[in-house]
Amino acid sequence: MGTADPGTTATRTGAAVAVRDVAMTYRRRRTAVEALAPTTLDIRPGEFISLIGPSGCGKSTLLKIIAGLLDATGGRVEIDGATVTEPPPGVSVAFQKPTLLSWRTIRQNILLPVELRGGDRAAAGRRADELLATMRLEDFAGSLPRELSGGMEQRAAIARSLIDGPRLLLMDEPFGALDEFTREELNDELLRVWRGEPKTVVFVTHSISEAVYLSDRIVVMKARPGGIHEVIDIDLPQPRQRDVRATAGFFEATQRVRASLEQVKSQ
Ligand SMILES: Nc1ncnc2c1ncn2[C@@H]1O[C@H](COP(=O)(O)OP(=O)(O)OP(=O)(O)O)[C@@H](O)[C@H]1O
Repeated sequence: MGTADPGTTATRTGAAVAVRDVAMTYRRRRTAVEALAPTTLDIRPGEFISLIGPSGCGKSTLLKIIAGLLDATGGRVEIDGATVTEPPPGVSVAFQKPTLLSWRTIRQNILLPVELRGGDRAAAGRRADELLATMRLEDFAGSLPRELSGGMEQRAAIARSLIDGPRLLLMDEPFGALDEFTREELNDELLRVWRGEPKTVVFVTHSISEAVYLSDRIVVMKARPGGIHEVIDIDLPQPRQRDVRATAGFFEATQRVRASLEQVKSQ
């Protein structure tokens, strides 16, 4: 039994994340930048969704608002039916720069969120070891960040974002600074984690092929003011395998996203 709460959009739509008329205007002294015009989007539970669009179209702004790290100037975000007013539990964020603490070992960095939260240390330790193995960092557990390559540091940062088993993972260009080969490797590792522990992922990228490879849907955004231009379904078979990149379907999907981005640019 139980009556659905008519006041929560998420209950009605079944969305994991409901973005409702979210708007953001940054104000500094006498200037105002409308980073996001009122924007509405439903993100489904367990969905992998990417945000792509020209520089300044509000991708990071939208991600930070969903994460509860930034207060929107209009509208609201609900995660599993609850309005976001501060960083919600069960939501992790990974940024382009790995932001590891230089004086802590890789394992200690991965365990940091648990230390801050004060959870069960023994269970967290076991989980850290599992994540080190998943990210192929077992041999570097005791190393310091400066002893790792950029790709390895990013793997460690992703392991840290997964230590709490988040239901929602928000990623802002996490592989943007990496070479293409490492990026593709990490794409596969991320997909493995996503399949092994189903969770909703919102992923910001500038790479069309990365977005197509990873996503169920791609949100193409536009600038001035920022907002959604179009949402594109990616109907490629799941689970995604590397060789999908060589298929006609993959090529068509990338062309479709490219054409949408061209429209945005010419507006
Ligand atoms: N703290 C801030 N103060 C003032 N303006 C800001 C601030 N953060 C972002 N902006 C502006 O808001 C707009 C959107 O920025 P945002 O970083 O969200 O875009 P983006 O799509 O993530 O860009 P990029 O692809 O270059 O990372 C831009 O015009 C930017 O200059």
